Amino acid sequence: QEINVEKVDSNKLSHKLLFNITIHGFLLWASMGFLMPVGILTIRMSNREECGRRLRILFQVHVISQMLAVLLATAGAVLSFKNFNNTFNNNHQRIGVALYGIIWLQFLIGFLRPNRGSKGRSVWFFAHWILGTAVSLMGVFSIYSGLQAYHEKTSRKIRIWTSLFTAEIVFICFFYLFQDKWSYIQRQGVILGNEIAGPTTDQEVPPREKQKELAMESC
Ligand code: HEM
Ligand code: HEM
Repeated sequence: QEINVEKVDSNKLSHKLLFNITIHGFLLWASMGFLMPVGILTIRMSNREECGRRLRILFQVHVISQMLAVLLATAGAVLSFKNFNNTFNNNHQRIGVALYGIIWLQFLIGFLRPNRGSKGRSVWFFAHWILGTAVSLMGVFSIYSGLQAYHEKTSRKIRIWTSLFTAEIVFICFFYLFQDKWSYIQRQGVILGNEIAGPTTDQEVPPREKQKELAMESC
């Protein structure tokens, strides 16, 4: 019977509900579809960084962007609890509620980190990395399913939004993979041991630079 009520309602969505759905969508897209992935890309830029000023800045950008992401997601959550039906009878709603909780957990875990070099740090990093990555992936899924729910409720076209979002995600994924390969790409033109990795043979790596690079990796 509840489903019938929803169907009847969906034919004449109130202005207010439509407005709230739109705000909900924008808040969560900005949060989990933009700030969160960008925050992850920034902290990943620090993977090869010396422990200096740049590292501190990248860390701060990570923390600030994730704080904003959690803030916007929380605003979107409050708005949806207040204005939507709270039946949690479809995947978008159920996964969405789980995500609201998990991002807060992840946020707290971020603050509870042991120092680098201490015993618990690896375990912490593993937990923070896997939860953060999973939350972001589920966020991407929720944005697609949210757009679908929007389409079902309003019968409006969503193709422009799904295309835009897909373009954004493709770009982010490319950058994510590129980060892992960047230093490898740079090294293609230099000689590693006896192996000739590039067409030119006269570009020896100065020993000091090589030492610096090794130091960076262990930092
Ligand atoms: C990571 C992103 C998102 C999360 C975590 C999320 C979460 C949720 C939750 C928990 C609900 C149920 C609220 C309640 O009944 O109290 C909901 C409903 C809804 N959301 Fe989202 N949402 C997200 C993105 C979006 C986007 C991008 C749109 C697009 C406009 C959207 C459209 C909707 C609609 C139309 C409903 C009502 C659905 C229904 O009654 O079946 N959501 N969302
Ligand atoms: C919901 C919010 C957050 C998400 C989704 C998130 C996600 C992530 C992810 C996925 C990584 C691993 C990146 C990689 O692949 O190398 C990471 C690293 C990190 N995060 Fe977060 N994070 C969040 C909040 C925080 C907060 C609040 C802090 C600190 C107060 C924090 C501190 C760190 C640090 C220090 C690292 C780097 C660890 C290392 O390389 O040793 N994060 N974060």
